[in-house]
Amino acid sequence: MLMNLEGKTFVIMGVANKRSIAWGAARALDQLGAKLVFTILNERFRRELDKLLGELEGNHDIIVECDVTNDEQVEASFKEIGEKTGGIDGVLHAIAFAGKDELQGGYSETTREGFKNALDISAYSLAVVSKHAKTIMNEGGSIVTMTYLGGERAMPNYNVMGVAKAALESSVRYLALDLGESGIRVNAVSAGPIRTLSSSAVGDFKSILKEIEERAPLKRNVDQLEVGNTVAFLLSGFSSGITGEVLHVDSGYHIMA
Ligand SMILES: CCCCCCc1ccc(Oc2ccc(Oc3cccc(O)n3)cc2)c(O)c1
Repeated sequence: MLMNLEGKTFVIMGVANKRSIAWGAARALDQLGAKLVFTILNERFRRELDKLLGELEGNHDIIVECDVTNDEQVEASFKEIGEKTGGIDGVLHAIAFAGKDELQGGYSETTREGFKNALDISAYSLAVVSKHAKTIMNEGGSIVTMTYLGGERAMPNYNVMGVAKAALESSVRYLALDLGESGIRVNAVSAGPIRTLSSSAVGDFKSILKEIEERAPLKRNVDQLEVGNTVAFLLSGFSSGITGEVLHVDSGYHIMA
């Protein structure tokens, strides 16, 4: 029998539109019967999400505004979610940002402000989200975040986002260590390149898609639903023995020289 997530509630942070990886995860989790709660950055994204929710089987009607650079908002949003759900079983953190100027050209040109902003939103936010999610997490809870190979190896143009992803992946290990005794697991999915609102901000993105098709073991790119299935696996009890891990869903590209 397939993973059954009926009776489970997950918070999905970071749906921008139908191309978002977070939306792929929402579709996968919805198909498995989970109850979903969404957080969005602001009202503009609420309208996008309202249009999409009709495509899902379940009635996912809790949408909370949460700007992860605002500590009070993170605390308030998880308090509100706890009150409205009675407790959650997991969180997908699919949030990152770096200035367009920092995502092309040389990394040595990165500004102090650009570095701080990228690390704040793309890496520190996982720690503050985990701190507040823990207070409403049911036994056996699971936190998943999204990363990319550019956090492990130097890839042209990815620049400060790669440094942020390195910090994010190390944060996954330290959060796994800290929250393990509370029965909460923390993992990352390292997805291959996928065309989303965000990928358009990374210089020379298109050539990477072509490189994967030509050289990756599976000779094809991955898609949002495929990545979403692995997110569902890590949020479910089927991954109960896995924590502090980075699972690559990238057609095998990362194994190559
Ligand atoms: C050279 C690497 C090419 C493959 C990049 C794959 C990828 C695509 C999208 C990723 O997510 C991002 C990328 C940039 C980003 O910053 C943005 C997004 C929109 C506008 C903007 O000004 N910055 C936020 C998330 C990401 O972390 C990784």
